[in-house]
Amino acid sequence: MQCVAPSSTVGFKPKIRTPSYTVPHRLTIQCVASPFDAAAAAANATNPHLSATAPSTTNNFTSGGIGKSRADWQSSCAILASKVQSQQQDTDKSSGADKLTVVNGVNGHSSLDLVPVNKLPKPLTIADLSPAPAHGSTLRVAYQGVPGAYSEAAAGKAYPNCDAIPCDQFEVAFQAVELWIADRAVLPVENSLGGSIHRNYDLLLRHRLHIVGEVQLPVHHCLLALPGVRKEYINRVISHPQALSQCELTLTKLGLNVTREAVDDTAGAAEFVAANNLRDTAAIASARAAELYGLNILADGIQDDSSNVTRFVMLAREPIIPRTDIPFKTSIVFAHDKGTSVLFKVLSAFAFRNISLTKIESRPHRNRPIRLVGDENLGTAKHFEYLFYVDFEASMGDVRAQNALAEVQEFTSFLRVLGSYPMDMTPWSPSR
Ligand SMILES: O=C(O)C(=O)C[C@]1(C(=O)O)C=C[C@@H](O)C=C1
Repeated sequence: MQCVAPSSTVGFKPKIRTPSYTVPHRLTIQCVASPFDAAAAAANATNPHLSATAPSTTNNFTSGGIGKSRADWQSSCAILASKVQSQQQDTDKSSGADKLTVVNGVNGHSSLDLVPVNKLPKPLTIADLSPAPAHGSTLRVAYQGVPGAYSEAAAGKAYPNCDAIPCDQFEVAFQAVELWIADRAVLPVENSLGGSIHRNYDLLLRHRLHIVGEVQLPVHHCLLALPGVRKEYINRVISHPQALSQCELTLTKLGLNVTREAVDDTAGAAEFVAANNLRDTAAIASARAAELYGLNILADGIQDDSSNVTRFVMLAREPIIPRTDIPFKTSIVFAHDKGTSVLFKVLSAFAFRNISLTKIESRPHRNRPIRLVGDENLGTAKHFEYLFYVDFEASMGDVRAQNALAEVQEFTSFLRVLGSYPMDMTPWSPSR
């Protein structure tokens, strides 16, 4: 968390409270950043940060347990390390192609092309295909933040019995899935008050994960402080920037025209207040965060709108098979390098087929080239003025959607289907 200890804490003897909960360490870039570095993977296997214990939980899903034990992690890292080794062997093989090797008495450059028998790849067996025993069958879902974050709640809503894995950045959550440490990542993409979370749209484009689900989560914010601290003592409120903006008016109404500071996630703000015994600082976070970090709720339901909802998408390495028997949504991103007039044509492709759009978002992309690789695998760098993100209410299994996209492809120079997934049809219930 990028939160600097405030000057007001100088002089306080930091009394570390014992949280009601064993907070697991978050996955960091260092834990997952180096997939091709066997040494790093081996080092991770002994990293004490990876030996988080499974916390007790009040939710119906296992929160925060990064695989639950050191054994899980060691097996994850061993898998990574073995992948690295086999990749290394492949590289050795190809880079050594023009080295003279004498194998079984025969020159390596002979037409027989022999390699040492002990280096030949072993055929896969059934045992190679079975899942690593320590992982079990529980779905592992990576989210940004610490336990008590709304992203963790979204993971629990989407996959009620999952193991939620806290990560210190979104980038890490993406990488955790890409490296098979997690099965899904949770990404907040828009909020009913704050609108789109643009940075996360950029991440969707940069990575190759597929949207496989969505969750609309009513977000109910609380103002949290240490026990015994009254509203009048507060001279600073900290939280995730989205949460701060969602509570802007209410904070003013509460007379809290005090410094506001942005941190990485709401629950991380609560944890920071508790861990540093900050008696002059309040955090905006969930009631669950209050419980986990031993804070009091000074004010409940402080979001400016009772219908405050954040939409999260679930990401996976593989797309799901689109169905047509239940309501599906499809998300696409497209661009055209010759101006924005394409937008009208694209929208008409959906309108003529009676396909409703649930979202349209433009993102400036001026002077930022995207490398387009065509079928012939020749890359061309093109500069787009805008990227357009569109969600529409149809499955890719639906002929209307397929025809609409075939038409869209004709108008655009870049088109990617981010995912086709079941719509969250949970009946609406206000968060206050
Ligand atoms: O900080 C958290 O608790 C999050 O899960 C992040 C996040 C967001 O990025 O919008 C999620 C839901 C709320 O809108 C506020 C913050």
